[in-house]
Amino acid sequence: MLIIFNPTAGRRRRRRLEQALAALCDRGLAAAVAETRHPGHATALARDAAGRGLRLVVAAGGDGTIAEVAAGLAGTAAGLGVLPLGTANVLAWELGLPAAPAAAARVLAEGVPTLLRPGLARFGDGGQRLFVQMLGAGFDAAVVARLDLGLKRRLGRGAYVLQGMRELGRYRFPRFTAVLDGVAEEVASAIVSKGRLYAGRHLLAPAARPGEAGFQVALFRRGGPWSAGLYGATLPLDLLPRMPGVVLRQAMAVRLEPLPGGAVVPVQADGDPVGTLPVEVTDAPGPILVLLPRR
Ligand SMILES: Nc1ncnc2c1ncn2[C@@H]1O[C@H](COP(=O)(O)OP(=O)(O)OP(=O)(O)O)[C@@H](O)[C@H]1O
Repeated sequence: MLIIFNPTAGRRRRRRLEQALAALCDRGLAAAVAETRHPGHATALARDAAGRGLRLVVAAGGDGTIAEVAAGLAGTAAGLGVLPLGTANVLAWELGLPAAPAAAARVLAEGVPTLLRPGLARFGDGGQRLFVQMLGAGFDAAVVARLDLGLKRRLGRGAYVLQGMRELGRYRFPRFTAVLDGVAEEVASAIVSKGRLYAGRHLLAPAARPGEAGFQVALFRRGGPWSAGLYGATLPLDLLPRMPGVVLRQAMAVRLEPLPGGAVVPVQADGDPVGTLPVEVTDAPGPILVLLPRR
């Protein structure tokens, strides 16, 4: 097994990696570790490992690292393991993956391979990005785009809250068009979800399933700092899906595009800034197998 470790992800990550390695060693399992040196490196490392015939490639980091490793494993026979070392770790919450190093190592040793169907975003400039949990356009992407890495290291998830409050006074909430399976609607923000959870373990898309085809999409009809502030406040209470102006729809194919002459709208995927509209979102061509705890 190869563990691909993002040294920038999460707090206290290196010590937790060492604890997981020790737990694997106790079980008689040897693991090589490769550290990422730049964004996108995890994809190249994972693809190379799968090409060498490794059966299990482990993403040790947050959702962005998992997505990058998954992109490298897509279309190969190698399975995906996760050591959750990120800041928000939404996919780990979604899939019930333990954060404690020894428990996470146990899943790598005896977990059950389970289908994961990532989403694929295709941008207007030809760029692509695979995502495992969600893709957001609008306010949340603006928060992510301007989040300082040092702040994230110091405050963890609190950095998103702080940056969110800063953006309330700054972001202009340009409207854009969301086309869901051919049906268009004008919105202020949209989150295309593969999983139920968002920003940690908060409920956003109750009908989304990471192992199934398609998405549940949260459309935010209302923009502006008051609505966005209210939505942010109701998220930890799991009330966001029921708030006025929030509409949930199922879709297999999503296109998000700026209004003619409209302002630039940022896009985030799995908590990383990934580009701007327009973007087309579908399921990635093939599923991958991820190791989950035995029930
Ligand atoms: N050596 C590196 N230097 C700078 N950036 C890196 C490096 N290695 C990976 N990255 C980038 O860091 C991004 C963020 O990492 P990751 O998502 O794993 O952590 P996180 O943001 O703290 O966790 P979460 O997404 O769960 O909140 C990755 O998407 C990846 O592109």
